[in-house]
Amino acid sequence: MLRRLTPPFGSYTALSAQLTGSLRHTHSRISEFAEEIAFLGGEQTEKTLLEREYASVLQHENHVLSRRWWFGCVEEGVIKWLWGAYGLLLCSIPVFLKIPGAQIDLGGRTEGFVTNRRLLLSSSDAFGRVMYSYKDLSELAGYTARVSMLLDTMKDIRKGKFDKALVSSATIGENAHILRGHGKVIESEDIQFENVPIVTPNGDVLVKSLSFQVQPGVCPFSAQVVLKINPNSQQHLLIVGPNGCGKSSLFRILGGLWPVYGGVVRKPPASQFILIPQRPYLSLGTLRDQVIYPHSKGEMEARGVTDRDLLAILAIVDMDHVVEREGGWDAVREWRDALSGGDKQKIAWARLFYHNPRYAILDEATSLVPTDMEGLMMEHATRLGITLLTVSHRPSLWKYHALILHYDGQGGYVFTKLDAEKRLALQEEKQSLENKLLEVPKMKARLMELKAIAA
Ligand SMILES: Nc1ncnc2c1ncn2[C@@H]1O[C@H](COP(=O)(O)OP(=O)(O)OP(=O)(O)O)[C@@H](O)[C@H]1O
Repeated sequence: MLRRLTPPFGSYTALSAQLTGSLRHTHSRISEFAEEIAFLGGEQTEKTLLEREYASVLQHENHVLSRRWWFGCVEEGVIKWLWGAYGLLLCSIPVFLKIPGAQIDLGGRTEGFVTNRRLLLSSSDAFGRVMYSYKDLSELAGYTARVSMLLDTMKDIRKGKFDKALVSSATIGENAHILRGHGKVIESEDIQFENVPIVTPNGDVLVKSLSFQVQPGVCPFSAQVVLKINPNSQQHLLIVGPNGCGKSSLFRILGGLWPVYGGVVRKPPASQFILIPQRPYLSLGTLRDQVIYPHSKGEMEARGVTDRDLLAILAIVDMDHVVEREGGWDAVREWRDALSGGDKQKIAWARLFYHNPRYAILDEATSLVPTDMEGLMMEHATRLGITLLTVSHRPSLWKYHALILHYDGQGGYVFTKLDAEKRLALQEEKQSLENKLLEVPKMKARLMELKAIAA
């Protein structure tokens, strides 16, 4: 009977594992791409996705628990109460029926035995429960302490309090002074940094005081025309410097991800920026969702954009064929596996053209696309009037920029106009001198050989 009444707990467990696995997967994607999501303003979209996954887990677990409860009742009834009642019936036989030859005090002794046994069992059960609940309570206290710490941190962030645990360079006098400071963030059309230190979350000061300014572009002409007429009319900024000097950190401050420890930052709201990182973020969802992220289909339609318009945008980056290849706009895949590195970058550029923001932050955003495609994308962005802030090691990108912010990697920097042709000529000369210098040891060795032969 019990076997017949037992719900399929095996398949429940399998489904439970599948649903929690999917929830964890969504969660880990968010942790992995937290920065990109924050930059794109995708919090709401990700929250909806996460809540959907969480709701399915919750619904399933509630269903399993309710089945478990009913099953528990039946199980308890069959195993405990049925046999208990049977035992009672057996015990009652000598009380209600006279057994021939039985001694009179046997009933009294049996009664005492049964009562004491029950009392002992009940008290040991009760003590056991107290012990278990202590263990459960201390486990719960561990979880609540973590949640409370998270809530406290969120409160501190809202208040603008960024206290750091003591770390390496934070102990140095001047750095400690910077870390105690608070900068100002003012909303503005331009991007302007006035004596702003760049500080990592570890408290390391990458640049003590950074100042530069970029104005938004207004460009109704084609990129070449603008560049010919006045290279500075479109103030694209190129940011260069050695690895780890703080190029991307500048964007984190711009996106409001890192606090401002000093000076004044003037910048438009985060909605005016789009970030294209080297590894663009592709969300869970349809192919359409990848291009319009973080918008939903409804928001896209409310903007008056159709799938045909999206196809035209994909054609700019030479990706229109992907719609047919993947089975239409509503195809759902794990897009980070379905698309190649270069394709992902092109989709991120298509996203930029769809949103058409005032500024775009390109962090090695063309590293995996061919140079001719890179040129097409830069020119189209310029035509749309998007001002670009580019981090790139590719000299082929220099010609699209009017300004340069050059970090020296020692905490210093130079912010100046960029003369791409002159810079390219200097670069070539430097390269040829370096090549010649590489030859020197070989030439010296050969000279020694020749001298030895002549002697
Ligand atoms: N979330 C973080 N927490 C602590 N330190 C960080 C964090 N992100 C970056 N850093 C540190 O900040 C420094 C600058 O990082 P950033 O990403 O700005 O370098 P970058 O100049 O863009 O380098 P690359 O050219 O290699 O991309 C690095 O030393 C890095 O370790």
